Amino acid sequence: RAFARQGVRGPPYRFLAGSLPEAKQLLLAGRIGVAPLDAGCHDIMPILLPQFHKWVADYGRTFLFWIGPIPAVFSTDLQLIKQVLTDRTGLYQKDFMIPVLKFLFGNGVILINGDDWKRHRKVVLPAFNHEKIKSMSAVTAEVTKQMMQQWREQIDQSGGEEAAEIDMILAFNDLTSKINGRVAFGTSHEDVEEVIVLMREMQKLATAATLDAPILWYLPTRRNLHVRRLNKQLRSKIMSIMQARLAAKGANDNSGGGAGCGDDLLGLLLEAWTPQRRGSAAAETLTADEVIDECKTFFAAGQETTATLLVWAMFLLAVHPHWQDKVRDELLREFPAGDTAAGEAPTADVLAQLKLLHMVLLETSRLYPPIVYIQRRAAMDVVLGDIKVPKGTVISIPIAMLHRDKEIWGADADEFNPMRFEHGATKAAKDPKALLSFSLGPRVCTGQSFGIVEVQVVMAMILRKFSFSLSPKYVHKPKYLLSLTPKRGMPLIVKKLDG
Ligand code: HEM
Repeated sequence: RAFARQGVRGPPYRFLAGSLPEAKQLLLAGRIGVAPLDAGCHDIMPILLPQFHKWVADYGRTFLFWIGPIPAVFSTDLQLIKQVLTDRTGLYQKDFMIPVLKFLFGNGVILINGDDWKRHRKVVLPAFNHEKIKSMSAVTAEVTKQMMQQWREQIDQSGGEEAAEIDMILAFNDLTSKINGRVAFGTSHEDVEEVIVLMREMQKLATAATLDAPILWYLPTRRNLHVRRLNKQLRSKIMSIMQARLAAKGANDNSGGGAGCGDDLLGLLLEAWTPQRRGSAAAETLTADEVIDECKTFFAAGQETTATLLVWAMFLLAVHPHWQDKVRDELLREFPAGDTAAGEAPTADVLAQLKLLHMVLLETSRLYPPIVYIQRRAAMDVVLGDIKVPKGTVISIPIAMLHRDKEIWGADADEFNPMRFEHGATKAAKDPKALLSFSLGPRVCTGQSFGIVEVQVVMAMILRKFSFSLSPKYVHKPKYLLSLTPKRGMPLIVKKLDG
């Protein structure tokens, strides 16, 4: 009633269930029996978030709905959303409601708040500096080379067709699992491969849980028990990787302290954990559990998002072959195949010259943002714009809908037009902060630069050697679980360009 008095309307409240039954009904009605879209149509909101699409039409840009008994303010008003995301005083906090997500990320930087978040972020940020990203892109290139070799073999076995149908979802999830797994946990320990498999399994379970009724999140269902078992296994494997790294580097010897644990994320985290540092009460120490959680977070936050960005970028280039040609021409000009070995990695200087590729990536992240939707929770009574919002209210931020606001992005907001990014992300729309794919403000994605470089390296390498077109089997009906995903995979016809 307090919201109604302020003119904020919304779907009716049902005792304890809130708006969830109506949301579910609209979601099903918007998907089942509804024909897939034409692959060239990027106006996907009516089938991706049909409930919000309808409620915006019925109740306006900002409305109230109920996640069970919890009130949620949903808004496509960019000014309100910027107020929430750029707040530095802790008024709007992260609060992930699905318990499985807590197992997936632990108390990693993505979930926590307040002073703990500041402490973790300080330890983690140096893992993304320029030099570290360079070595991560070397790992990216090496793993991409192996994937390209597999593609060649698949094509060679396809009976002289010079082309094969490859599901980009499977290929890129496999690729980024290997890259992010190696970057997060190193390469030297025998358990790393197993940790990657366990993390992927955990991601699948978390994804499945997003479809459950909230009551099931808290019951000892088979899935929830399985998650607990997996988590135990994961923690013990990651712990043994940590111990081995410390032993190998002699981190506990008198001279070395924590230094020399390795130059990667795990090395940095271990430096913040090693017992000598913990004794010193330095502000940037982490507990062993927190180190494990940060490794998990790095993998879980970075793997699927990066794979998803790659999948949709390749989809868009397959659907818009004119752009695929333009990007390839730029690549061959700036990164000539010449006498370089197949699959050689582009340097940072080359990447800086690949302007069209970068524009395509920004446009992909606008139209098909891997994270479609984020939320915050009011830590106290707040005034959002001119709306009084009580403590505990969820603020729903539909990134993908905000990215299609015609008032901000122009009349062609639903169309693929990388040229809008010709003068950079801040000049592409009426508001310089309109692109929210990596969020903004203090809790902006820490892996943004790495994610972008990773995708650029992979695309530069594969587009130079292969062409891509859409398989007739593709069904254009994107859905949103933990990330934005096609209904039945992303089969593309991959053709060798160099015979
Ligand atoms: C390339 C595709 C990526 C996209 C589209 C993406 C998107 C996002 C978004 C939207 C958020 C904000 C989430 C929220 O506020 O609830 C976020 C946060 C985060 N991302 Fe990414 N991300 C990507 C890649 C990565 C990578 C590669 C990593 C790490 C290796 C990473 C690590 C994180 C972390 C740790 C946070 C939490 C930051 C904080 O709360 O302080 N992300 N990301």
